[in-house]
Order: sequence, then C-alpha cells, then structure tokens
Amino acid sequence: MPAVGIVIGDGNREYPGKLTLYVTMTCIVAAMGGLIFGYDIGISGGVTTMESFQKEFFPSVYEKQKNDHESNKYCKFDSIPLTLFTSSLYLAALCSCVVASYVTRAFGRKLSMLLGGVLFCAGALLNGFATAVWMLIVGRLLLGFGIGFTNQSVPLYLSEMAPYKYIGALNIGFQLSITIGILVASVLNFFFSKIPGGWGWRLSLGGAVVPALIITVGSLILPDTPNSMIERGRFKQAETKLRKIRGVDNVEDEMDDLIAASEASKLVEHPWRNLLQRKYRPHLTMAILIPSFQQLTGINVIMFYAPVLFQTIGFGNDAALMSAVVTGLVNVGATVVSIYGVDKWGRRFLFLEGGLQMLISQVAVAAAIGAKFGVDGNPGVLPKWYAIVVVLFICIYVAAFAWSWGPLGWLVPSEIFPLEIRSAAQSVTVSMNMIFTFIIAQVFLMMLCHMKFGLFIFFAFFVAVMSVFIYVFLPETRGVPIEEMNQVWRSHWYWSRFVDGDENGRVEMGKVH
Ligand SMILES: OC[C@H]1O[C@](O)(CO)[C@@H](O)[C@@H]1O
Repeated sequence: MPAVGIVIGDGNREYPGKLTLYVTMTCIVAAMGGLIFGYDIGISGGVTTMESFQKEFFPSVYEKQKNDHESNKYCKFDSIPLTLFTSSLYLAALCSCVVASYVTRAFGRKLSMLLGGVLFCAGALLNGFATAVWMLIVGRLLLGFGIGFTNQSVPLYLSEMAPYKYIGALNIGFQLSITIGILVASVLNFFFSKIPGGWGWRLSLGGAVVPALIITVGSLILPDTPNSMIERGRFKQAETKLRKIRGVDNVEDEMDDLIAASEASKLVEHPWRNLLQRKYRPHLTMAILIPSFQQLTGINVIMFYAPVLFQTIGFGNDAALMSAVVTGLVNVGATVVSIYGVDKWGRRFLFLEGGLQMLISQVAVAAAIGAKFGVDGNPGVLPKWYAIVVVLFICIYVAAFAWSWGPLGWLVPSEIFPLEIRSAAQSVTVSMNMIFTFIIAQVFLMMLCHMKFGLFIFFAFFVAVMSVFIYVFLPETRGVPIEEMNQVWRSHWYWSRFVDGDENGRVEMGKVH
C-alpha cells in the first residue's frame, strides 16, 4: 500500500532523528493496518472450502461438490453469493476511500484510524457470529469500509511520523505486512478447519477482531502528527511534538519544510482538475494503468481462491489449505527480496523480470492443468508428483509477483506524483486497485467455469501486455528525487510531447516535498 502524503525534504537534506518509541509504536499500528487487510484477503478462500461453512450458508455449493461426480469440476464452486462474500469487501473499500480521504483531511488521521478500527471490530464480530448469509455479507461490507479508512489514514500517518529516511522502506513494509496477514490467515484456516462443530470458520472470521482492537486502541493512544497540528495552526505544539518524536532538539529544518509543505498544499485549489491537464498525462496514465495491471496479473485468483482452486483441481481439503500456506510463505519471502533489491536492481528490471517469470509460469500452469483435466475437468486421481508440480509453478508465479508488481504497484506511483496532484492521483491509484480487485474477486469462479485452464492464458496475455507497456513507457525511477521527475518525463521518447518546455517545466517544489 502506498505511503501517501506530503513527503518532506529536498532530497538532499538529512533531518536528524532517532528511532524513538513513538516511531516504533507507529510502525506497529501501521503493520496492523496491513495485517488486517492481508488477513481479509487470505481468510475468505479457505473459509469457503470448509464443509461446515458451506453447509450452513451455501448448501447448494456443498451438494454440488459432494454429489456431482459427473459434471465439470471447473464449475463446482461457481456461485454468485459465494463470490459476493469475497468481493463485497472491495466494493465497500472503494466507496469508503472517498469518504475516508475527506475525514482524514478534515478531522485528522487519528479519527480515520479509529473509525476504521471500530468498523473492523463490528465486521469481524458480525462475521464470527453469523447465522445467515446477509450477516456474512454485511460483515464483509463493514470490514471493507474499515479498510477504506485505514488504508487511507495509516500510510499517511506513517509517512508523517517516520523519520524521512525510513519512508521508502515503510512503503514496501506496508505491502510486506499485507503478505504476512495473508499468510497468517492461511495458517489459521489450516488449523481451524480441523475444529469440529462449525467453530473453525467462526474462529477464522472472528479472528480479525484481534488486529482490529489493536488499531482501535492504538488510534486512541497514539499522538497526533506534527503535520496535522501545523495544518490547524498549532505551530508551537507541533514543534514540541516533533522534538519528542524525533528524540532530538534541532528540528528547525524539518519544521520549516513542514510549514512550507502545508502552505503549498493549501494553495492547491483544484487537484482533480490539475490532474486532467495535458502536462500530467504521464502521471494520470500511470495512476490508472499501474494498479489495474497489478490486479490483471491474476494474483488475487491465487490469494483469494488458492484453496478453492487447489480443491477444484483435485486436492484434498488439507492439501488445498496447506498449499495456500506454501504460496503465502513464498509471497512473504519474495516481498523481502524486493525490499532488498528495489534500489539495487531498479524498478524496470524487477517489473520486466517478474513479468517474464509470471508469463512462463502461467503458461506452464495452464498446460499442466489442461493436459490432465482437459475441458471437462475430470482428472480421475491426481498423482502426487503432478500436484506438486502444479503447486511449484504457482509458487514461481507468486514469487515473481511479490518482488515486482506487488510492491512496485504502490511504490512507483507514490514516487512520480508531484505535490500539486499527489492526493488526487493517489486516490485514483487506490480506487483503480480496488475496482479491479473487486472485479477479479467477483468473476473469477465464473471465468474458471467457462474458460477452464484457459483462464491462466487469459492472465498471461495481460502480463505480456503490461510488460511491453513497462518496457516502452515507464522510465526508471530509482533514485530520482521527485523534483527531478519532470526531467525524466521530458527526456522520454513519448512523454516528452506532453511535458515539454519550461512552461510545464519544473514544479517549484525544492522545499516542500
Ligand atoms: O500479496 C498479494 C496482495 O497484494 C495486493 O496486490 C495489494 O498490494 C493484493 O491485491 C494482493 O492480494
């Protein structure tokens, strides 16, 4: 997720500051924001394969998969209410993003986090105690509203509290905690599914209450950010707070820049209209395409539905949930690789290498499933070695995503938007991501039913398209301070026609970003 907000410093200036208790607490709360998002992503697929859950809420799916040995296996989970259970969260998150950005600006980051935490708690409880499908869906909607608030406020809070030099790392750190949340969810699903009497799914869904409570309590005890005090004209208070947060006395430089940034952002009258200007065409294009492409890699087919997918292709219950744990582990590990490599190897290299690796593994998965299942999806008994090969290719695919499009899908947009369009462009990025996450969650099981193993070719096609797009249109942004970005567009073979001349030239941001 993005570390949104006003980035301070002139790219060369080093602000003094230590890793204080405040900063550490900030990181913990921020980690909870990512964790709970990841938890929601990872929990639903496993829960929907639990028999007690299916029997209680989706008896027709249960019957179909128990008794129907004849018809197409690719279709055994194809049920609109079942997919709505997963996808409704992202639709709600999309809607609440808009309200959340207003609340965060007008009433501060803490209130937004508190609202997010409370909505999460309500959603988790409603889900854990659900006795009807509507309770499940309303619970997921509440969780989604919560995500809209925390995804807006937590990264912003984080980027304002963290010492300048940690901002980049925290950006990927947030994505890392999403992947950890997904992993925790799949491990819990694995163990909870063994609990008899229908308690397993209740514990899995209700478990979200733990990180939700941490965020709620955190938002009450954490301090306000100096930035939001400055926005409200409390300069003295902000300076005292900044000293305390940074653990040093000489915070004058940072204070000056914060005040300048706040004043500059007040001058931005029409961020949305700004974004439509010709000179921001490259930014708008990236704000729309990068998050859309991130989802069109098909990653959430695996993240949401890995256990469903593995059961569809003939794995037993346990093996399906275990395989989801394995892909979850690979996801976390490869995100760490990205943190290590992103400044060493550059963004373009990771995008292109990741794209190629995803393409090859998707074609391999399609071929392996197609060869064994044909179009009617009836493999007889799936040999163990064959199942392992399929899981292996899926892991190769997940690893590629997790060190390329996963973190870079957030990092690259966050480093190319100049201050005067930053908040608008960031909202476009977050919204596009949510829209496509919703669409994929909603239509995947139907697509699997109709396109069968060809579904993986469908996503492979998009991976090819997006890799070509990166190769041709995305300049390298590694180590480019934001005030130099315009120069990068200006020397690009295509974007130079939009960002040419001095009139569009450098944005006067030396002090404020
Ligand atoms: O780690 C995979 C996860 O990362 C995201 O792309 C968010 O950045 C999610 O949509 C996905 O489930």
